[in-house]
Amino acid sequence: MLTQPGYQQHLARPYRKALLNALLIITFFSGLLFAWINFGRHNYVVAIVELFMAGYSMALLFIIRETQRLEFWAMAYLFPFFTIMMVAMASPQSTANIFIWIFLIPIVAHLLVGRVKGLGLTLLYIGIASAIFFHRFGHDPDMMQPVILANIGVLTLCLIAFSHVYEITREQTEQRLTQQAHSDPLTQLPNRAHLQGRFDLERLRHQRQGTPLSLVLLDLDFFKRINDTLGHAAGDKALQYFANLMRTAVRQTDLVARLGGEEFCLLLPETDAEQARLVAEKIRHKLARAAIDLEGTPVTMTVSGGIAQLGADGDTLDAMTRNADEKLYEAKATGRNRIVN
Ligand SMILES: Nc1nc2c(ncn2[C@@H]2O[C@H](COP(=O)(O)OP(=O)(O)OP(=O)(O)O)[C@@H](O)[C@H]2O)c(=O)[nH]1
Repeated sequence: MLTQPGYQQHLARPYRKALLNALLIITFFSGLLFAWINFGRHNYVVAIVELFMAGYSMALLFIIRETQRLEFWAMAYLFPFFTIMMVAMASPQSTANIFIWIFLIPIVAHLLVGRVKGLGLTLLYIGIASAIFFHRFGHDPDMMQPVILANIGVLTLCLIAFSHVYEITREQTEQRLTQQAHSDPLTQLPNRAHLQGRFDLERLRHQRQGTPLSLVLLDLDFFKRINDTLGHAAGDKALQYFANLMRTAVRQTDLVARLGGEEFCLLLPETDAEQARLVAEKIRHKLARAAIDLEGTPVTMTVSGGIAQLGADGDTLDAMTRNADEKLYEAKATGRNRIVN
């Protein structure tokens, strides 16, 4: 769930919105400035287009405050912005200096719409700008000097490469940090924050399709003894063993989470309380059947569990967890190594 491109878009949204906001303000004021300069130079077509861009930027500033379609509006800004840049470059009244603006293209495109669309836009507009440059100055020996072309070409390539690599690294870092924030470092299982997100999604599915949803709380029995007799490292190893055992015992569509300490939770979509009990019993049997080696000592662990079903035992994660916890307490109080439904 955390690696989908849509989720990545969602993550990048706040910083892209802030960036687009800043660019729109800059575009508004620079549009006015350049329109004033170009009117003064009787370059009326470019001046009017720049005035239009200033007005358009102001309108976009209001639109992006509320929009959920940030990428669409980023594109709606970039296409006319880059196109006007091309018009200005093609204008016979503009000098060669204007081509320095192409250095902005890879940076702005990558930062606003990500590495794939950003690279596409960059290649498209730098290609057009190059064609305009050679069309206008191809016959000018002063401009066609190899050192000038090499400087512009290498700098442009560097900026494309840096922008692209930066965006890849940023995406990967963002993904890693999100994964860390949603998982438990010891067992690599999803944590409570992840469980809440998944529960909200499964509850919507339950409301739309009427499929049952169950939750099982599992708590290792007398776990403190393992820590006390064999040490904390052995305790950690036991927790990792149990996490793996649960992971392999459930369906891929189920979620196993660590809530803290030696307490774990299974979220089982399309499963009623009775079916959830069978899953929990399978885990309980599997754990009690085999001893694991902890610091050279064979240890057999047992687990107790409580079950709650959405609807009958509450409509929120908190309510279901509370109910499952009461049944777990009952399992502990009545001898442990059992599941209470
Ligand atoms: N090694 C290790 N121990 C942990 C971790 N988190 C919690 N614990 C330990 O888990 C133990 C939980 O003890 P209790 O709550 O008394 O539970 P218990 O001994 O399992 O007893 P019952 O649940 O009543 O069967 C404590 O000793 C905690 O220090 C962890 O990440 N690693």
